[in-house]
Amino acid sequence: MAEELSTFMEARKENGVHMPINNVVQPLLTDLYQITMAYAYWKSGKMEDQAVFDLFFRKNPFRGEFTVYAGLEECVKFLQNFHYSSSDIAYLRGTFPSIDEGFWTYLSNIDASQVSLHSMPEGYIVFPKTPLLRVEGPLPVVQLLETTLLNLINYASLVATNAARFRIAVGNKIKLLEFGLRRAQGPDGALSASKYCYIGGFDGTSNVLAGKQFGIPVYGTHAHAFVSSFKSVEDVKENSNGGSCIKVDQFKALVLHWLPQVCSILNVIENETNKGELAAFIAYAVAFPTTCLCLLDTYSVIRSGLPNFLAVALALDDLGYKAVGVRLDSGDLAYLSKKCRAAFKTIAKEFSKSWMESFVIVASNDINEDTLRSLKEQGHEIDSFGIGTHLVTCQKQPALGCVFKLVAVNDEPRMKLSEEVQKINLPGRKDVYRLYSAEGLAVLDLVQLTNEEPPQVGVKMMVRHPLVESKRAYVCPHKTELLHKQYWGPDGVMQNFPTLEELKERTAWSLKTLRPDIKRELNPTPYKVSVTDTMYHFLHELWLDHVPIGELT
Ligand SMILES: Nc1ncnc2c1ncn2[C@@H]1O[C@H](COP(=O)(O)OP(=O)(O)OP(=O)(O)O)[C@@H](O)[C@H]1O
Ligand SMILES: O=P(O)(O)OC[C@H]1O[C@H](OP(=O)(O)OP(=O)(O)O)[C@H](O)[C@@H]1O
Ligand SMILES: O=C(O)c1cccnc1
Ligand SMILES: [Mg+2]
Repeated sequence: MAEELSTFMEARKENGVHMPINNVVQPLLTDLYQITMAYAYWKSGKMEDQAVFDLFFRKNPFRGEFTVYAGLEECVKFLQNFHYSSSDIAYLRGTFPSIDEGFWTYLSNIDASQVSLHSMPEGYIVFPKTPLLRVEGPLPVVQLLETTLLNLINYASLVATNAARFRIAVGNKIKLLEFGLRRAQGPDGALSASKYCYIGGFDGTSNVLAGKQFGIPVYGTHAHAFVSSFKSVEDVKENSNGGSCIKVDQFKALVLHWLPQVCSILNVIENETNKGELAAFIAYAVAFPTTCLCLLDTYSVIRSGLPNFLAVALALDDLGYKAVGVRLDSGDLAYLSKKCRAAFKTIAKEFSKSWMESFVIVASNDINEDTLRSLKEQGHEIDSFGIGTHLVTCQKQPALGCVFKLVAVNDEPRMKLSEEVQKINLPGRKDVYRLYSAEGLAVLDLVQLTNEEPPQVGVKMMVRHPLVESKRAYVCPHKTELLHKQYWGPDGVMQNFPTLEELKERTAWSLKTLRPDIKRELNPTPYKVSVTDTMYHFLHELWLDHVPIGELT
C-alpha cells in the first residue's frame, strides 16, 4: 500500500501538483468529528462503502438571487495533496490514545486516489440547492474531506459574489480596486479576498503579495500619514543619492509660481492652503512624476488639497509630465468629486490644457454596495473606487452557508429530513443542466438523476418545483449545458484550469446570461431551480418512506 501511495504521489507530480493558496490547507484543517467518524466507520467495516456527497448552499447571499461559484481549483489542489503525514498521525495518536492501532495504519495510507469529484465550472453563476460539487468515494475518505472543502468554497464564493454585486452597482465603466488587506479576516482572508474579488469583477488590488502570487494588477496612492509627515516646503530636500530627473529646488519654484494663480482662479485664499500638504505633493511628484496621484482630504479638499494638487500638476506639466489625479477619502464624495471636476475644467480652460479636465478621481472611505448605488443616483465624477472593509469582510452577510450532505451510499439514496421543509436535500446521484433560451439567457437549472436521459434541445419537457406539487412548467430549451464535469478521478486532475483572467471573463459572461430582474438589487426575481418529473417522484417517495406516520390520540 505504501508503494502504491508513493506511485500515486509521483503520478500526481507528473500531472503538475499545484501549490495551494495557503499551506494551512491540509488534512488536519478539519473538525475533530470527521476523524472521530472516520474511526467509527473503520471500526464498523465501512471502509469500502461507496458514498456520494453534495456540496450546496440553501440561500443566495446579500438578499440577492445569484451567487458566483469560486474556490474549485483550491479544492482540487487539496485532493492532490490529501495525505496524512507521519507528524499528523503522531498528533492524532496523542489526541485519541485508546484507538485501535490498525486505524493509524489505515489513516496513514489513505489519499484521494479513489475519490471522484464532479463540479460546476468555477466562475459560473450558481443557485441554491443545486450540487456545486458532487464528491464520491469511500465513505470515510469523503467524510474526511467535508470541512476543508466547505472552507475552500464558502468564503471564496461569498466574496466573489460580493465583488460581482459591487460591480453591478457601479456599471462597467468605473474602475474598482480592492483595498481590504488591513481589514480582512487574517492573512488568508485577505489573500483570498484579493483573488476572488478579481474574479468577481474588480480591476485590481492594493495587496502586493496577491499581485505577485496571482498576477493581479496592483494599484495604490498614498496615505494621510505621508501628507502630515511634512510641515513646510523646506521639508522637501534633494536626496544626494537619488539622481532624480526632477531637481527639487527648481520644481518647488515652479509650484510656488503656480499656486497663487490657481488660488486666485479657484477663489481660495492662498494662506489657507496647507504648506505641509503642498510639500508632500511636491515630494510625491518628484518621486513619481509620471504617476502622481494625490490624496486631497487631509486638511480641506476645497481650500487646500485641490489648489495644492493643481499647482503641482501645472509645475509637472512645465517639465513635460502629466499628473494622474486625486483621491478623496472623506466627506460627501459625490459633492467633492463634482467640485474637483469643475476645478479641473476651469484650470484646463484657463491654461489651455484640455487633458487636465480628465484627471482621475479615486474615492474611498467605508464604501459599500448601497453607497455605490446612492452615489450613482446623485451623479458624481468618480473614476475609480478603492474599497476595503465592506467588500472583504462581506459585512452585509458574513457567511454563505454551504453544506456537505450525504445523498447516497452503495447506490442507495440518502436524505436528511428536517422540521424546516426548505432544509430537505435532494437525494441520489445527480447531474445539473442549465437550459438556455433562444436569446442565450439562462431559463432554469434542471436537477436530475444521473441515470436519466439528458434534456434535449428543441424537445418540450415538463419541469417541476422540487417541493411544491402545483408548480410545474413546460420548457423547450434552445441550448442545454451539463454543468457538472469531472475534475478529479483515479488518474488525478481531469480538466485544465482556467487562468484568473479567464475566470474573470467567465464570471462576467455567466452574469450576462442572467435576466436583469434576477440581478436587480431590490426584490430580485428568484431564478428557477427545477427537477425532472422522475426526480420529483423519487424525492417524494423517499421522503414519505422516511417520515413516520403519527398517531393521534
Ligand atoms: N454622497 C454620498 N452619498 C452617500 N454616502 C456617502 C456620500 N459621500 C460619502 N458617503 C459615505 O458616507 C460615509 C461618511 O462617513 P463618515 O462621516 O464616518 O466619514 P467622514 O467623516 O467623511 O470621514 P472620516 O471619518 O474617515 O474622516 C462613508 O461611509 C462614505 O462612504
Ligand atoms: O474604508 P475602506 O473601504 O475600508 O477602504 C480602505 C481604507 O483604508 C485607508 O485608510 P484607513 O481607513 O486605514 O484610515 P482612514 O479611514 O483614517 O483614512 C483608506 O484611506 C480607506 O479609507
Ligand atoms: O493605495 C491606497 O490609496 C490605499 C491602499 C489601501 C488602503 N487604503 C488606501
Ligand atoms: Mg477609512
